Amino acid sequence: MSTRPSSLPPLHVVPPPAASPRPTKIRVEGVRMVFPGDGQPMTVLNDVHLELRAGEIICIVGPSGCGKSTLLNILGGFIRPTHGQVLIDGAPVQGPDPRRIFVFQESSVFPWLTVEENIGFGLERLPRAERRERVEHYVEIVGLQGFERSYPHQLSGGMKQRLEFARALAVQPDVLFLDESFGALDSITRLKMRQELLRIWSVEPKTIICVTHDIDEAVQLSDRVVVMGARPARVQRIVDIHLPRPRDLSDPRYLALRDSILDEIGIAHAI
Ligand SMILES: Nc1ncnc2c1ncn2[C@@H]1O[C@H](COP(=O)(O)OP(=O)(O)OP(=O)(O)O)[C@@H](O)[C@H]1O
Repeated sequence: MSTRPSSLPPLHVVPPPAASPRPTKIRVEGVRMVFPGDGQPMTVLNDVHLELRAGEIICIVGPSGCGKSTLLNILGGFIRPTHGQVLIDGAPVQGPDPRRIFVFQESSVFPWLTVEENIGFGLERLPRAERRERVEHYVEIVGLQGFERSYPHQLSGGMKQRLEFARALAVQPDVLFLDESFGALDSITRLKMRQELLRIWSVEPKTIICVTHDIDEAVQLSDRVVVMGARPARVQRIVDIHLPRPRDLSDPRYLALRDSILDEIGIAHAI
């Protein structure tokens, strides 16, 4: 089964972010996170400061267990930091908000609902006609035309992931959080999904914040890569990726940026 119907628009070439300075969307101010731990409290994040701009794609990378998902959950309002605060559009984050949506792995779609029912799930408050229109729009945005009445088990992994995106986008959030969202996909589908994400972003730009273990993915997707240090983590370095999109993965500048991030987190890239 094809994961990319030929009717999809081509991947747009988006100018590098330096061409258009963007306003601040999310400000992380001195965030510290201490979990109770087993007997002894565990400091996971310490004095994290960060400024994320509207409409940019940011990937957060760092050693396993350094607190990347914890930071994402704090940004999304699911966890309150022990100290410090997060401001979105200038207002402190007090909890989850439908304007800020997590995109999960493809396995989190509802298996008992069809594609269109999955996408329409969060839209009950809308009048019927508007809801149908919204569902149709996002079926088209993610290229699932012809599969509206299919159930998730009838879709490929990449299609299920696109359904997950459609479900998240249908509530029209302004921020998307991706926590290893492509982690369950095979490597070819993963590559395609990165292109899909960029295509969707070029049609409907959102502020996108991803946590990933995949440095290639981070460099391919991001306007900036945030490198976290070891636990208790703080921001170790922010790498600007001033490369035009779509990115040539064999471009020496791309490879140099990737290798410098690998160096930063202490992973040898030459074997
Ligand atoms: N709710 C919690 N209560 C106690 N400890 C927690 C909680 N959530 C996370 N931790 C701990 O915080 C640390 C950081 O976890 P987190 O999942 O944020 O790291 P990560 O960088 O995303 O890890 P990975 O790269 O392996 O996915 C881990 O040691 C984890 O066990």
